[in-house]
Amino acid sequence: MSLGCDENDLVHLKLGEDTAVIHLFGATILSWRTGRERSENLFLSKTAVFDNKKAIRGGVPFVFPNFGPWSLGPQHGFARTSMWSLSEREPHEAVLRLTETEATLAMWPFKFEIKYTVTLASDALHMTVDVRNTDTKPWDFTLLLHSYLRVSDIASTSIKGLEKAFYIDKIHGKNSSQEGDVRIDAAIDRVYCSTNDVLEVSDGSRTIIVEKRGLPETVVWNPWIEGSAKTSDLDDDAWERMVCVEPGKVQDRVTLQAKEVFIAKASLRLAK
Ligand SMILES: O=P(O)(O)OC[C@H]1O[C@@H](O)[C@H](O)[C@@H](O)[C@@H]1O
Repeated sequence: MSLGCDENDLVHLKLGEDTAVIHLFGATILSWRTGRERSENLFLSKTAVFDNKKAIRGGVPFVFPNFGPWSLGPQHGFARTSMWSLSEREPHEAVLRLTETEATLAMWPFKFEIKYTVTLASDALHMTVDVRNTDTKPWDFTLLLHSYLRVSDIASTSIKGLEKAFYIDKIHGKNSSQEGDVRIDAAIDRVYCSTNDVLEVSDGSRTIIVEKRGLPETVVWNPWIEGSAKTSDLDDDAWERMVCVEPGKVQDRVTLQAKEVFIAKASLRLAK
């Protein structure tokens, strides 16, 4: 993979013909390819910036300790713009670790440890999150796996499993309940609440099943034509080729007492 980033910052996973690539910056999963054709299932912007300062546009960035605008630090928190370390690895699995640094303590004065396990299985990618309060005082957070899924054409894309789910519409400010499958023909930025733990994202030729545990919300985002054009690190045609379906715990903040642990899991799986 030639992205213009330092190969030392990348972790390559392999299982049979399937591969995944993780960037230690932001614990961002850049690529997940499956099958003999080595088809890519994640969307990564061609204009993504790899300067280890700006969040990587695409793949699966790790959002913590805050989803959305944050009074204490950058939008979507610091985890996606922090350099994680590789604490364990096998050919098909990596455990990434993030703990407090001087920079994180300056904006969020708490000690923590996150272990993030990314595992390749046959036609599947599993992500397990273990967040630990290593401080002596409680703190709270929101968390999200900001998954950019590649689709062949947004016009033929649908998301199943959100029917009847209540959603917060961040663009129009009017909340509602989903009728039928989600189809996208304009900018969308919604937080679906208490969603099913199994969703299906189909582009007409391929279906990705999104499974989750302990992550009750699902954010659906596509910036559409204008949003893609005005976002400098997003390709102008990104809106046609991606949809973000993001499992998260974002509606109510999780409070962890000293020594407490929060565990959650999400998987992406190709439907047979
Ligand atoms: O441009 P960013 O900070 O990566 O955020 C992208 C989008 O991420 C989504 O999760 C949010 O719901 C959107 O509001 C936001 O625009």
